[in-house]
Amino acid sequence: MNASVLVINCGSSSIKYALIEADPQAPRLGGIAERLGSADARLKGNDSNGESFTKPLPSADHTQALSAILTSLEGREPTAVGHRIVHGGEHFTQAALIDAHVISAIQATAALAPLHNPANLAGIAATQKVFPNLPQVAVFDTAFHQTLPPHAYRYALPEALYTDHGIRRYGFHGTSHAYVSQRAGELSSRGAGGWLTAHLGNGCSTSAVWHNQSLDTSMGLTPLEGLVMGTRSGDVDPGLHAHLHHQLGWSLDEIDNVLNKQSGLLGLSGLTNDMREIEQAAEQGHAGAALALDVFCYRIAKSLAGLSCALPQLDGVIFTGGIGENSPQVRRRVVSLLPHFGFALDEARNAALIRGKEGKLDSAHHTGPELWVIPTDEEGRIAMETRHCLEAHA
Ligand SMILES: Nc1ncnc2c1ncn2[C@@H]1O[C@H](COP(=O)(O)OP(=O)(O)O)[C@@H](O)[C@H]1O
Ligand SMILES: CC(=O)OP(=O)(O)O
Ligand SMILES: [Mg+2]
Repeated sequence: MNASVLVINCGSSSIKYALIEADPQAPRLGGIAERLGSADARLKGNDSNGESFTKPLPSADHTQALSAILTSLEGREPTAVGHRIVHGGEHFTQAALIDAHVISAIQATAALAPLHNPANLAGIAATQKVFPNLPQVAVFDTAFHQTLPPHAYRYALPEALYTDHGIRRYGFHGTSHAYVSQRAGELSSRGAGGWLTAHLGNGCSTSAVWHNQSLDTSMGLTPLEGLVMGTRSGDVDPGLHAHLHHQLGWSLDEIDNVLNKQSGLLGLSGLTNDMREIEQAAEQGHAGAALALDVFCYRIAKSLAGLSCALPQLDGVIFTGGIGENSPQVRRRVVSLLPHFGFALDEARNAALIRGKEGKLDSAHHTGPELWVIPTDEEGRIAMETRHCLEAHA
């Protein structure tokens, strides 16, 4: 299908967008409308010459931001819209054409992702207002992980919590894990074997992928489980909640807020959630930043080692996301914590593979499990799944 797809990733105060043509060589227009609802709301994007622009949109809401996005598309009309929807629960194993039934299924799942799904739904409503005649497709972060076996997705909790309330591990960042593992299968002589993927952005997660199927992943019921992230704690003792409540008198909302928004790199460093600033501060001797880096890298390595149990064979590890694609230090430290896996990281290659470059980190003639940096393309994957979904409904 020759559709040009407008990909929308709608958060509570921002809309990331990209206009993606079927021809992969065609330039992509894209950007972000951010700080929506505030006086300094603005649209930042790039035009078809790759030039960037910023347009103030004082106090704009999601609908006004979408209208501004539409006018920034240089007259190129999307023929479909693909939405990133974070939580699809067990309803969705693949992308779905949005209709009233799909919207109510996303609403039903919103309780499992209170930070993400309501914003995604607001994005669909605003998009329907601005583009009433375009088909809209929901592409779910969770769908790729619906192949997890029960021993990976069940928590050791009373069965009724699963059967009556859907409490299980779902996993997220599925479009990213799916894209980079498929790409590694294409690039590597090892093909689509057993790959461990590390998506390290603001949210971070790992996944074990066997022949393009996710067998386990680090995130769970919500995107809070697993690795240390920018502001999210990742795994903590489940007893922590009761402890904070009983000993410190914290409410559930306070606990939730601290674990989601004040923890992770920010909480450990006391400084920032941004890895570039953490690396700089650690270099200058900031003890909190150094500790944040130590914990961040250790927990990635520990997660990868754990997930390796899910794979019959390990063909390699793939780094992606803003940190995975740009931080030679994080990659080196993670690999150095996995000496028994037989990796061979080449320092010069590691230093060179930054800023969107794709390639292998291995030293020459290495025959063991491989190390890859593969820039993720969540938007491209969402556009592809949107096209496939529309073709299936044509
Ligand atoms: N050159 C760099 N070195 C280290 N970290 C970087 C670099 N560039 C970006 N990052 C980090 O990537 C993270 C953001 O990742 P990204 O995938 O863009 O986020 P999002 O999940 O919002 O899409 C931030 O912590 C940022 O500091
Ligand atoms: C699910 C999730 O963590 O998403 P993000 O990385 O966009 O925050
Ligand atoms: Mg991201």
